[in-house]
Amino acid sequence: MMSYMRQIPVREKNIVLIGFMGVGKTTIGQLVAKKLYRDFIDIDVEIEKNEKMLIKDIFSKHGEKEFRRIERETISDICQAKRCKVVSLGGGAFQQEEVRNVCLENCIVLFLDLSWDRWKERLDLIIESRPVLHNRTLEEMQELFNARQDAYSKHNSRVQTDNLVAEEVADYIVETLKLGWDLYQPQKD
Ligand SMILES: Nc1ncnc2c1ncn2[C@@H]1O[C@H](COP(=O)(O)OP(=O)(O)O)[C@@H](O)[C@H]1O
Ligand SMILES: O=C(O)C1=C[C@@H](OP(=O)(O)O)[C@@H](O)[C@H](O)C1
Ligand SMILES: [Mg+2]
Repeated sequence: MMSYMRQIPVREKNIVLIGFMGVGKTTIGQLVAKKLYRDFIDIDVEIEKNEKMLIKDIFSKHGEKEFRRIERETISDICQAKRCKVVSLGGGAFQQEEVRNVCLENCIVLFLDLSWDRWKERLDLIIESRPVLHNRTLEEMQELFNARQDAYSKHNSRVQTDNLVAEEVADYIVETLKLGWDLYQPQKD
C-alpha cells in the first residue's frame, strides 16, 4: 500500500530561519513575521518558556547535551504541528540531522549568511548571552563557524546579509517570497 505523504501547500509552510549565532535570525524573523502578518516563534524563547530557565542556565545546570535534546524535540514538535509561522532556530540546531530533516520536509528553510569578518564586528553584542562562545578563543570560534557551514548549506534559499541592516534583509526575504512562493520547492537530493 503506497503511503502518500500529505504535501503541505507551500504558502502554509512555516518559514524557518537558520544560520550561525548572531547573524540576525531572531531580529529578522520578527520583522519578516510582522510584514507577512504571521506569528513569530523563536525556539530559544519557547525553550526558556517551557523550561522556565534561561538558555545560559540550561547550559550551566544541565549541560549542552540536554539542551540539544530539548532543542531537537521543541523544533520537531513545532515544525510538524504548526503552519504559517515564521520560526527562528538557534544557531546550533541544524547540526542535528533530525532537525534538518523535519525542517526541510515540512518548512521553507532560509539560511541567513554572514561572512566571518562581518560576524566578528558583532561579537561584542552577543558574547554575553551565548554560552557556546564562552571559554573559546577567536580562532576556536572561527573553527566552529566554519565547521557549521556544511549543515547550513542544506537550505531552500540563502540570503547574503553582509552590509545589510535587519530591515533590508527582512524586506528582501518578503519580496522574494512574494515573487514566487513556488521557488521554495522541497530540497532536491
Ligand atoms: N542585519 C543586521 N545588521 C546589524 N546588526 C544586526 C543585524 N541583525 C541582527 N543584528 C544585531 O545582532 C545581534 C544578534 O541578533 P539576533 O537576532 O539575536 O541573532 P541570532 O538570533 O541569529 O543569534 C543583535 O544585537 C541584533 O540587534
Ligand atoms: O549556536 C549555538 O549553538 C546557540 C545559539 C543560540 O541561539 P542564537 O543563534 O539565536 O543566538 C542558542 O540556541 C544557544 O546559545 C546555542
Ligand atoms: Mg536568536
